[in-house]
Amino acid sequence: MSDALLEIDDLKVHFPIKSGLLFDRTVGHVYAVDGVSLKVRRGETYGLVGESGCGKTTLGRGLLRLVEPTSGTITFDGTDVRALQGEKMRLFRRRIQMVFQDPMSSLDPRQSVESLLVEGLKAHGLHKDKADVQRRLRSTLDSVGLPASALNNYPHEFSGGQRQRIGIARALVLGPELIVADEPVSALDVSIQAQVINLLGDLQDSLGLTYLVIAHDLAVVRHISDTIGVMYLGSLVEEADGDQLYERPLHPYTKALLSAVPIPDPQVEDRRERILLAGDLPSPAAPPSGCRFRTRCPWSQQRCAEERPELRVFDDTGQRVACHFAEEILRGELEMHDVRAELVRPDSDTAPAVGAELIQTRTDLPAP
Ligand SMILES: Nc1ncnc2c1ncn2[C@@H]1O[C@H](COP(=O)(O)OP(=O)(O)OP(=O)(O)O)[C@@H](O)[C@H]1O
Repeated sequence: MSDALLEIDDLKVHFPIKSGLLFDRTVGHVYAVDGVSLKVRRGETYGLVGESGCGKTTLGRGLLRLVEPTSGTITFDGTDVRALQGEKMRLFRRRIQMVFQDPMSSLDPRQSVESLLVEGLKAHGLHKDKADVQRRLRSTLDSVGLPASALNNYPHEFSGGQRQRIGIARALVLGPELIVADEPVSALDVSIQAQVINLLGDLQDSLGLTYLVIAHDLAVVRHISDTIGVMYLGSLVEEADGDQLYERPLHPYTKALLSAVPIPDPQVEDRRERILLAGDLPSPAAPPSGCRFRTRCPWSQQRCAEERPELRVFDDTGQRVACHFAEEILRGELEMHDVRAELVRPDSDTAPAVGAELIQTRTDLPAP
């Protein structure tokens, strides 16, 4: 039997762009998720990172079918999720729960904690036995470190960290196996972030949970992820065991993301090369041809515009990368070039990509 609890194969979520008086004409598509394949093993934490707008949230929503995927397969515990309907779909939804970024906007301020937690139970017909409901609510609150008295309070009466505990309790009350946590700590003070991350770790140990943690910040997923996937403009560009990704990032985009994460050792920090990545992603409605990252990549070559790189296994570490030139870049055989100079060549017949002028390759920068 596969050790994957969740397996996604070539998943695409494309949103139509409508025009016309009645918005009845499709004039294009937003390629929010454009062919992602990944596996989340039972009991592991899979961290999915990438800039805002790269499709992370859509991927999370797509696998729960909160948005309907355009194509591809989703297999959960051996079941084809896209074929589920009616009661089977309802039962599936109990097994995967989401934790959202901003607990204040995901929790209805007019509902008490009790009513927020019971809501999920009601949706699954688990609210009829009152004594059982009370037992469930109390033990769930206890597991997230909140007292039973919190049941009578309202979201605004709690701090940000406590509200996120309520958000986690809401997901847990249904006894899920997989939790999709979308930016679970990015709305919290840094001092509180560690507490919530530790809580997620403790819950994973005690309940045997599997996590898909979505974040824009590599620093957040670093300490909790067994596997990290890096997304760029709707695609997975690199995937590796947590430590491996930090020790040997292969994809230029991962290198750029890691440049923003400080290294605690000042000697390493001083010596390391930085790739500054600034500006916006190109529009997911008009992604560049070939490699999606090529318009911001200081190593891009002609082939990158012509051929979209597959996510391929790089070596026996299992690390996967979608870059034609990962080997050459690793061996230092490719010259870096200034992306701006490349894109504004007078004979260039393509417009510069949004934000492309902002990438610079620098080695002389102070630590952030
Ligand atoms: N319902 C929708 N209709 C049309 N476009 C959408 C829809 N939902 C998301 N998008 C677009 O899809 C792209 C990916 O969005 P998504 O929210 O998945 O990215 P993200 O990486 O999670 O970013 P963020 O961290 O800001 O949420 C964006 O360009 C977004 O505008």
